[in-house]
This record gives sequence, structure tokens and C-alpha cells, in this order.
Amino acid sequence: MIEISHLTKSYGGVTAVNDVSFTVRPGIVTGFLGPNGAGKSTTMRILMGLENASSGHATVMGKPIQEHSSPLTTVGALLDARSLNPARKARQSLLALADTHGIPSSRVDEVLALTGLSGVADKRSGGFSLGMGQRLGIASALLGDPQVLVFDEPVNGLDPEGVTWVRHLCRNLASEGRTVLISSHLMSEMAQTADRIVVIGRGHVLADATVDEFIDHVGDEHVRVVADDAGRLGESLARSGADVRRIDERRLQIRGTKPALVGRSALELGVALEELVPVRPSLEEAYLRMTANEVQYRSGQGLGGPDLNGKQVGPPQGMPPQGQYQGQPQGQYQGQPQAVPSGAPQQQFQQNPQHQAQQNPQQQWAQPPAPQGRRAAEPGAENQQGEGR
Ligand SMILES: Nc1ncnc2c1ncn2[C@@H]1O[C@H](COP(=O)(O)OP(=O)(O)OP(=O)(O)O)[C@@H](O)[C@H]1O
Repeated sequence: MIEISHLTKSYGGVTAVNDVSFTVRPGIVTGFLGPNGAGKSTTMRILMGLENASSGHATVMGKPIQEHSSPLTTVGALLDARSLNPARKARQSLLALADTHGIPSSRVDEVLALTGLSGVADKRSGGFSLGMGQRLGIASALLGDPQVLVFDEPVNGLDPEGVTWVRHLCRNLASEGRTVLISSHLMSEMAQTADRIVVIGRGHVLADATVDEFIDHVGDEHVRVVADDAGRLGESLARSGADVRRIDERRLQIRGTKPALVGRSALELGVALEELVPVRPSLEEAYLRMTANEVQYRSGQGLGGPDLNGKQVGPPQGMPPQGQYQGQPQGQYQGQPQAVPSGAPQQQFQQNPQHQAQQNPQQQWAQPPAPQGRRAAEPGAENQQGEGR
């Protein structure tokens, strides 16, 4: 179990971590997500006793790491793969670590085999590729067979086979009842690896929930319809409380209702459907929606630019252009197909602050304070409308 309680860390004028609290439970994999500079590594470094907190606490199995008599057998961490002496051979580094922590040397060969490094065990780690260095860092984290694992960007530099291996490793460690905290920018990977996620932005916890809860609350789930009489269907659905946007003569986007209800309405109205598609966003899409305004380092213009993996992307789906906020009541029907500038998103979404309220003790949603110099949503403009997708 890891407990982070009201943790704050300031470096001069920079508050890297600001009153962060969350719990990482055993038996599941918890993903730690956030844009560059959000405060993930700082939190992990404080947890591992490599930095002191300005205030608050970070504990492993009930106490700070410094108070454990045998830290390496309590918690294993990969924080910086280059922290091992590059002049030493991989096996030598691990043997030295084992020796100073009272771990039998036979365990060194076990973790070398486990991480696929047996064949290069007698090579200097300074000559290792980034991926091999990551594997060696993971080997040192596993050396003490600890109950708690903390991995900061473990898949960084790994090839696809290595990424899959880390996923299986984390899932296996969790299935043995261990506590696993892992940070990554690879959202598709985190969607497959993590059971819960903690999202942090500019030092604040933005969400603490299961992956499904996160997508349900933050993602822009909707129903896409192509119908021969989209106008009549859209008006009827809006009258029953759905949020309907007419894309063109035949296409609708509908939020706030189920596909089956849309199909039933169409049947009752005698409207023929060509398409009825439930659109559920990915973890990456939901994450980009939540963190679009939390990105500290951004390339390109507006909300477009390289994503966290360096891929060129357009604006996050459903995000309005910055500074453009419009309230949008529920049950609204926008009957006229809208002229959409090319490249501009075409979508309406509602970011309901209630979604970010405490849902249950296990699930936390927070709206961080708007940073200085950035325009906050106007009072009464909580419902944001963007021309999207
Ligand atoms: N030693 C330091 N001195 C000054 N500022 C620091 C120091 N370490 C971190 N920071 C600042 O604290 C903030 C949080 O950094 P941190 O490395 O924790 O973010 P992160 O979420 O791990 O980012 P990334 O995904 O890029 O690794 C950043 O603004 C960073 O510049």
C-alpha cells in the first residue's frame, strides 16, 4: 500500500506538487498519468526518499521509506534507468546492490533471466541501449522481491515486445497481491495495463478512478446516427431530453441517451436508420480532454501539435478552442446543420462540474484552480461548447 497525503513540494518559485493525496492499493495496477512537468516524478522521488517534501507525507506499507529497515525488500523502484554505474557490468551492479541489502546472490541471476538480460549480464551497462537500461533498472527494482513496485516510465525506449513484457510483468505482480504504481505517457498501453488511474496536472490530482469510470465521466460518449429523416428524429430525441446535434441533412450526434432508445424512437417515428453507432472514447481521448488545459509544455498552435508520444495530432476531441466557452442547456436540439470551418472540431460537449465532485470514497474528481494568466470559465459557463471533431 502506498499513501500520498497532502503532499506539496516547491522548488523556489515552482510548486511541482500541490496538496496531492491518493492511495495505491495492493492487488491492482495503478497508472500515474499527467502531462510533462505535472509532478509525477517528483511525487515518486519523494515517495522513494530521494527528495524531501515541503509538506505532507508519502508512506509505503504505513511508514516513510526511510523508516523501513530493509527498503529494497519493501519497495522496488525504477526512477532513473541511468542511475546505475555505467562502468560496471550489469551483473556486478546487481551483485553489489544485493550484497549491501543482504539479498542472496542467486537472486541476481533470477532477475537477469526475468528481464531477458542473462545474455548481456557481463557487459558494461554504459553500453546498453535505452531499452536494455530500462530492463536493468526493472531488474534492480525486482531484486529484493518487494511487495511494492514503483515504475517511472518503464516502457520508455522499449520495443513492442518489451512493452508487452512490462504489461504482463505489472499484471502478474499485481495478481500476486503486490502494489504496483506505474507512470507512462503511452495511453493505449496504460488502458491495457492499469486497473485504476491517478491523473495529475500542474501538481494537482485531477482524477482518481478506475479506467472505465474515468472514460465514463470525462470521455465524450455519444451515439452517431445516419437517418433518412434526421430532422424529425433529432427533434423527437431532444424533446425527450437528449442532447442532439445535427451534423448535416442525414447525420446526428446524440448525447445523454442510449443507442437502444434512439433505435426505438426511430422505429416509432418510421424513420429509417442507416447507421446507429455507439461511440465510446479511448482512454487517450478522455485523458486529452481532461488535461488539455494542464499541459505545461506545448508545441504547435492552439490545442494541436505533437502529442505526448511525439505524434502530430489535431485538437483533442471535443475540446473547444481555448477561450471559447458557451453554456449549453441539456435537451437542446440544434436543428440546422452547421457550417463548420475545415479542420475545426465539430462537437458539443458538456463538462459538468458534478462529474468532478467526489463520487464515492474510491473515486475522486477535481477541478484544479485556473493558473494565473489563463482565462477561467465565466460564471454560468460551466457547460462548454466547442465546435469539434
Ligand atoms: N530539481 C528541480 N528543481 C526545480 N524544478 C524542478 C525540479 N524537479 C522538478 N522540477 C519542476 O517541477 C515540475 C514537475 O516536474 P516532474 O519531473 O515531477 O514532472 P513529471 O510529471 O514527472 O514530468 P515528465 O512527464 O516530463 O517526466 C516541473 O515544472 C519541473 O520543471
